[in-house]
Amino acid sequence: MASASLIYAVNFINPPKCILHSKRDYFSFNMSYTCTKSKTSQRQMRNKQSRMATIAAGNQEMDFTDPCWKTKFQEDFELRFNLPHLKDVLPIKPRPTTFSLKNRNARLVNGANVLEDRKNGYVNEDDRALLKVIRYSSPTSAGAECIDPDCSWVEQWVHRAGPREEIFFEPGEVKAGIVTCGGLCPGLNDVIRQIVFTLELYGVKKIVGIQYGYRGLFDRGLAEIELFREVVQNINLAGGSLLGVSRGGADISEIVDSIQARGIDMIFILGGNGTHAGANAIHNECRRRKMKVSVICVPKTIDNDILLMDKTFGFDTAVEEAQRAINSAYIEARSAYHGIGLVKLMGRSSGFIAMHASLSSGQIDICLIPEVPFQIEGPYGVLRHLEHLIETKGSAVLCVAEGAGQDFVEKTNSTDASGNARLGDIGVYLQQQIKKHFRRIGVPADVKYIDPTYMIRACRANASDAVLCTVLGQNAVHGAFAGFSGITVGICNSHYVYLPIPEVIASPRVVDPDSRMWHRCLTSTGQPDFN
Ligand SMILES: Nc1ncnc2c1ncn2[C@@H]1O[C@H](COP(=O)(O)OP(=O)(O)OP(=O)(O)O)[C@@H](O)[C@H]1O
Ligand SMILES: O=P(O)(O)OC[C@H]1O[C@](O)(CO)[C@@H](O)[C@@H]1O
Ligand SMILES: [Mg+2]
Repeated sequence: MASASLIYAVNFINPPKCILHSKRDYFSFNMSYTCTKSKTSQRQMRNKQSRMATIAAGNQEMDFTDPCWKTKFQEDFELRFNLPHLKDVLPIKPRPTTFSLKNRNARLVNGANVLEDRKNGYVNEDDRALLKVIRYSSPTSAGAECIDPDCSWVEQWVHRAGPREEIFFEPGEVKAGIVTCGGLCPGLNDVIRQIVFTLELYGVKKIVGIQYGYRGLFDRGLAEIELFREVVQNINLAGGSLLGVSRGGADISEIVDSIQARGIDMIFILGGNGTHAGANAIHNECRRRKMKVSVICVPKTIDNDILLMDKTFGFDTAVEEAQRAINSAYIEARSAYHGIGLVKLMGRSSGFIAMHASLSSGQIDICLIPEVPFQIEGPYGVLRHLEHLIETKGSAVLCVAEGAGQDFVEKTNSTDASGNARLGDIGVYLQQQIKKHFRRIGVPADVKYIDPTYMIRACRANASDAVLCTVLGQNAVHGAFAGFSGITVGICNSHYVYLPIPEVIASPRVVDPDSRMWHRCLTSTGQPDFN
C-alpha cells in the first residue's frame, strides 16, 4: 500500500506544470510546460498513421519522462481512432440527410397533428464517447489498465455512432449489399433485418443479400437475394442467417471485382476477427481503386473475442443457452452416486462463454479456460480437487472451454477453410481422464459429458441481444451514409460507437486472469489454482 500511495503522490499531488492550448483541455491540473496540440493536415495524418502502427496499446515507445507525453499519447490515440472516410480519397460533397426524425415527434395541438423539428436528433461529427471510464489510483488497483508506470488518468475518446445531418450518398441511387461470414451466431437475422429497415427509411431501393459469406461474392452460381421489408419482417424469429454463412476462400481482389461489377455502393459485412480482416482488406482495395464504396462491419462472435467492446451480439444468448446444458449436467451429477457432470462450451481462444456461463449458473465447481493454464494430475491438479469434491459434496460439475488445455490433447495440425487451427477435443479427453482416474483409485464415479456446441449458437437471439442487434444494424447504415468506410460498430461502456477495423482485431480479446471477473468466477466456483 505504501508504494501505491507514493505513486499516487508523485502523479497527482506534485505533477509537472503544463498549460494546454488545445480546443479541449485534457488535464484537470495545471502544468508549466507548454504542450501545444498540433493542427494536423491530411498528409500529417497519414504520416502519423504509419507512426501509429508502431505504437501498440502498451506504448513501449512512449517516453514518460517527457512532460508532454499525455498530449502526444492523445494525439496519437486520436489518429489511431480517426475514422476512414470516403472524402479522404474522393472529391465528394455531402447533402442533407433523408433520414428524417421529424415524424417521430408528431403531437396533437388543438386537434391538429403538428410536426416538431427536433434539433438534437442527429449525432454531431465531434461527438465522442469515453473508451475507458475507470480512473485507477495505482497500478496495483484490481484490474488496472495503465498507460504509464504511474497509471495516470488519460482520456481516450472514440467516435459516437448514429445518424448525421449530412450524408454522402443519394439514397435513390444506392445499391447496398449484406453478407454474413464465419460461423453462425444468434442475432444475425436481427441485424440483417434492421439494416434493411434503416436503408429503406433513408430511401434506398436496391438492397441485396450475398449468399454464404464471402463465397457469394466469387461463386457465380450463388445469386443475390433481393431484400426488402416484407422479406425480412419475421426473420428474427428464427436462428441462423437468412443469407447462409461460410468460411474460407476470400480472394480480396476477386471480391472487389465482384463488388465493382455488381455496382454495390455500400457493403455491410457481419462476422468475427477473420471477417473483419477480410473487410479491412476489401476497404483498402476499394480505396486503392478509388471506388466510392462504404465497407461497414458489424462484429459477430459468440466467443466475444473482439477488442474494446462491452460485448458482441450473440454472446448473451450463448451464455443463456449454455445454462440448459449446465443445469442438465448438474441434475445428472446430483442424482447419481458420485456423479460428475462435464460441459464443453465454445471458445477457441477466449474463455468468456465458459466464464460467464459458470458465473451465471452458480452450479459449476471447476471452470477451465484457455487463458489460465492448469494441471490435470498431481497434488494441485483437477483430478485431486474432483476427489475432494466427491468426498465433501458427493458430486461435481465442470465447465471447460474448447480452447482450454490444448497442451494435453493431440495436435491435429490441421486448419479449417479460413486457416483457424482445428483444436483437439479437450472435453472428450477430460472425460476419459476423469473416468480412468477414479477407476485407478477405486472410487466409483458416474461421469456424464455434454457438448452443446452447435445448440448454443443456432438459436435465435434473446431479448438483450435482439436490442443490441437492432442498434448495431441501424448504426451500421448511419455509418455508411455518413461516408465512413473500413469501420465497425460496437458498444463501449453502454454507448454506441464507430471504431476503425484494425483497432478491434489487433489480437483476439481474451479473459485477463488478473481481472475482477475471473476472480469473481473463482470466488463463485471455489476452485483452487490448478498448478
Ligand atoms: N486475414 C484475413 N484476410 C482476409 N480474409 C480473411 C482473413 N481471415 C479470414 N478471412 C476470411 O473471413 C471469412 C471468415 O473468417 P473466419 O472463418 O475466421 O470467421 P470469423 O469471421 O473469424 O468468425 P468466427 O467468430 O465464426 O470464427 C472467411 O471467408 C475467411 O476466408
Ligand atoms: O464448427 P465451426 O463452424 O467451424 O465453428 C466452430 C467455431 O466457431 C466459434 O464459435 C467462433 O464462432 C469457435 O469458438 C468455434 O471453434
Ligand atoms: Mg474467427
